[in-house]
Amino acid sequence: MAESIQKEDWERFRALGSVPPSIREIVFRSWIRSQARDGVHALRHAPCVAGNELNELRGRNARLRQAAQAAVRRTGYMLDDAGAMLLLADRSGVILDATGDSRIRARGEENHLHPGGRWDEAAIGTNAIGTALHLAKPATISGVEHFCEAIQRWSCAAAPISDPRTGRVLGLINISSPSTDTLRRGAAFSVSLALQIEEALRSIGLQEHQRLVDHLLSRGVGRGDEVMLLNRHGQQVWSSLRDAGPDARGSGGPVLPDPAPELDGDVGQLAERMRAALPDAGVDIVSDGKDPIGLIVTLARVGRRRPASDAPDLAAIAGTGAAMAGICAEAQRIVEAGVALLLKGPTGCGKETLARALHADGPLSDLPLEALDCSLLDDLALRGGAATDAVLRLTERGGTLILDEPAETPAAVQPLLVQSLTQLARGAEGRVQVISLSSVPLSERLGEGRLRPDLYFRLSGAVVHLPGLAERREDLPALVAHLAAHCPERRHGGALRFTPAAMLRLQAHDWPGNLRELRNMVERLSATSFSRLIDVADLPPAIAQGRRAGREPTLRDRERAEILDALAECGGNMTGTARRLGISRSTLYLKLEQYGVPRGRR
Ligand SMILES: Nc1ncnc2c1ncn2[C@@H]1O[C@H](COP(=O)(O)OP(=O)(O)OP(=O)(O)O)[C@@H](O)[C@H]1O
Repeated sequence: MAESIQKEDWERFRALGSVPPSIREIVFRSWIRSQARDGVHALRHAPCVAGNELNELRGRNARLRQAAQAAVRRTGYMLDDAGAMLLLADRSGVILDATGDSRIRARGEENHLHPGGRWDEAAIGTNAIGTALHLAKPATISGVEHFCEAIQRWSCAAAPISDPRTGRVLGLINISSPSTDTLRRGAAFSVSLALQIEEALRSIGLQEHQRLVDHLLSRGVGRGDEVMLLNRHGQQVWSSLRDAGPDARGSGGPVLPDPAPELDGDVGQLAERMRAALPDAGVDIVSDGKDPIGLIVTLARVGRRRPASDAPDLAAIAGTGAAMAGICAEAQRIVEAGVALLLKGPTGCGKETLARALHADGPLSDLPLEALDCSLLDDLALRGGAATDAVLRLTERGGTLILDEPAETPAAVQPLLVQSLTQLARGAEGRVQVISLSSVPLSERLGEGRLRPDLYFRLSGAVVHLPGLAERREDLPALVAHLAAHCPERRHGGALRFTPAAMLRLQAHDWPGNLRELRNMVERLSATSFSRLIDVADLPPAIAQGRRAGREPTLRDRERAEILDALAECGGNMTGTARRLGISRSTLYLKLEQYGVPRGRR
């Protein structure tokens, strides 16, 4: 990589403006830019920033310096006595750090090729630092290619460093030597160092992301909080506002400022911008030790949270598995016939969600839907309280009444509830559909004398059983995909994906909290995962280890975990898994059945 031109070429260009035919395009263009700056060609050295300004610049570029530290230290040691030096510059071309051969560094001092020296093209004409920054591309400038005569003894190779989060150039790495021989290797070397530094920046970003999420979780984020967690660039890490982001603009939600890459991760400035844009919001800086890394924005009174637009509709619920499709169709027929429907199933299995979807999709969808929690019903509630209002509204217009856990209705108010239901059945202007939700068998309560027969018979015109998640393990992939696709963070890095091994673990778990437990887990992973690909190690420990929460693993748990590991390692191949475990294929099938693990491919 010798110089493309000779000293006479430079002199002729300076004196006559004639362009040497062999000059490289990037050098020629840079000369034209440099020529426009009076007197640059005659400078003895680059200008220098004052000591306090250098300190300030180093502070502002702390992340860049931190990311470059390891690479610079290693390389500096290698360059000792190698006739070259390594320089780290910020995006304005000011050298922040220097390392390498001490004799070469001493020679560099003469031209201010040392920390504090300003090497942008405007300051000192064509040179690798300034030209690479101007082009935002790696550049080599050798000998007389430098526009300023006093620095024509140097050969330099520079490669810009970009922020992996925003793509903006943060600074640059440069290798300088008085010899042209070092330049070829220096060019490759500087590019590879810049890549290493970008990798280190990526990992710093990852750690900051994790710390931000940990901070939010330790602060305790209730579902009802309207908070946004932003990283140092103003990019959203997490938001409780399902519609935050571009779609929220102009839809009644808060107007969110755009991410601010131009602030280069300056959290203080970002906070000021947020406060100006959202004067009603609380803006708190989140720090990791002393280093500010992001913001928590608490949106005060931004209006009611819109009902989640991703609440599953009947088709979405039916689409999560063959059994669910049948259940939905049956429940739909019952509702269309106007028969009182009792939805039975364990806690969190989706009874209320299905009841609401049946209303929204049914013949009464234009009429009100009222939901009563029967465990909270008392005399007062049914004689003038909220429950009476609900019954009155339904009496006036008709609609759907959801009764949650009717078995929990206090004995004293059961007659009043029967009365209200009778009044509704007889007196309502329109049709009233009653849907009850129960996680305990109502017939048992009837048998125990804890539920009045007239109430029982009014509610259970037709009974539909909703299975718990443990009974529908084969539906898990579809359910997980549905939940992941509706997490608010999906816009920032895509929906979560699960490795086959992680999915097997999910399918082997018992899910005592059913869909609620699954939803919470997916939302938590979505908020905390940076890579968006979930493997076994990312799952909650009780699920990852294949044991039930809250107790020590038993022999069965360990056997189950071993089978799952073998299945994952063999990619679901049954013959391979059986061989690996040292059992016959039929024994493996039996054990899978026993542990409720769906069969993979043979
Ligand atoms: N089909 C579905 N797809 C995705 N998520 C669902 C589905 N059904 C329910 N969920 C989610 O699971 C959680 C529990 O649902 P829901 O309240 O309907 O269950 P439930 O059986 O009525 O619970 P409980 O008996 O404890 O009141 C909710 O967060 C809901 O969003």
